[in-house]
Amino acid sequence: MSNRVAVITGSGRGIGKGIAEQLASDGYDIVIADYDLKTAQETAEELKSKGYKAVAVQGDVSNVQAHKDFVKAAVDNFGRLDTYVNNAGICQVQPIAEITKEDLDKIFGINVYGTLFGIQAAHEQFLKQDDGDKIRKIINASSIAGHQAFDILGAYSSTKFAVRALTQASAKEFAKEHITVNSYCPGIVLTPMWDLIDAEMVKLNGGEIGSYLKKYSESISLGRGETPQDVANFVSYLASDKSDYMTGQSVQIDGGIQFI
Ligand SMILES: NC(=O)C1=CN([C@@H]2O[C@H](COP(=O)(O)OP(=O)(O)OC[C@H]3O[C@@H](n4cnc5c(N)ncnc54)[C@H](O)[C@@H]3O)[C@@H](O)[C@H]2O)C=CC1
Ligand SMILES: CC(=O)C(C)=O
Repeated sequence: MSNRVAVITGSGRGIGKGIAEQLASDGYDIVIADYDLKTAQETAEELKSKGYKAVAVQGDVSNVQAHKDFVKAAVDNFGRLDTYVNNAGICQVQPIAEITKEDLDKIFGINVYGTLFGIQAAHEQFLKQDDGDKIRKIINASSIAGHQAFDILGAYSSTKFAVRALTQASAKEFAKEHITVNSYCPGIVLTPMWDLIDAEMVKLNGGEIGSYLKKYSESISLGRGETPQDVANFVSYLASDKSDYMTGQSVQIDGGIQFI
C-alpha cells in the first residue's frame, strides 16, 4: 500500500502532538503544522528519531494562506494528502458580560475560520488527486463544550458548536466526492490548555491553582483525567478505513462526562 499523508494543525504540543504520534505509528507521514515553529520542529524531530517521516511547518490557522502552505508541504514532501486534522484551537475564560468584540474576533478567527479554511484547503487538494473511490478524511476538533456550553467558557463553547455545524454541512456537501468529515469532542484533557483555564478561573473566582481542574475532573465517570493518547486513539479510528461509513458526526470521547 502507498504511504498515507496527514496534516495535523496545532500538533507541536498537547492533543495534536498525541494525534501526530499515533497517526505516525499507524503508518502516516505527518505534517506538523503549528503557530509555534520551535515545538513543531521538536515534535517532527522526535517522530523522525523513531523512524517516521515528518516535517514541521509554521503557520497561523486563522490565515487562509497557512492552510495552503500546510497542504503544499504534504504534497511536496510526501506526494499527496489523505487526512487533514483541524486540531489547533484556543480557549478564553470570561463571563458573558465581559466578552468583547476583540475577544470574539480572535477566538472565532482561530477556532471557526481556522477550521473552515482547513476544510477548504483539504477539499481543494482532494479534488486534484485521482484517488478513485478511496475515502479521504477531514477531522475537526470540537469539544464536549460543543454539545453543552460551559459557563465562563461562553465564547469558546460557541466556537465548538460552530465546528459541529461546519462538520455536518461539509460532510453533506462532500460525501459524493468520497470525502468524510467528522469531529472528536474531548472532555477534560490534561494539556497546557487546561492549565490556562484553571489559572484564569483562579484569577476570576479565587481558590488554589489546580482546584478547578480537580473540580471539573470529578465529573469524569471513568475517574481519571483524559490524556492526549485517549483522544488520539479515537482519531486513529477516524483516520482509518474502518470509519469509511461514518460522516458528519461529532463524538464525545470524554471518559463519560456527557451522556447525550
Ligand atoms: N484540553 C482540553 O481539555 C480540550 C481541548 N479541546 C480542543 O482540542 C484542541 C487541542 O487542544 P489542546 O491540545 O488542549 O491545546 P493546547 O493549547 O495545549 O495546544 C494547542 C496547539 O495549537 C497551537 N495553536 C494555537 N493557536 C494556533 C494558531 N492560530 N495557528 C496554529 N497553531 C495554533 C499551539 O501553538 C499549540 O501547539 C483545541 O481545538 C481544543 O479546543 C477540546 C476539548 C477539550
Ligand atoms: C477545553 C474544553 O474544551 C473543555 C471542555 O474543557
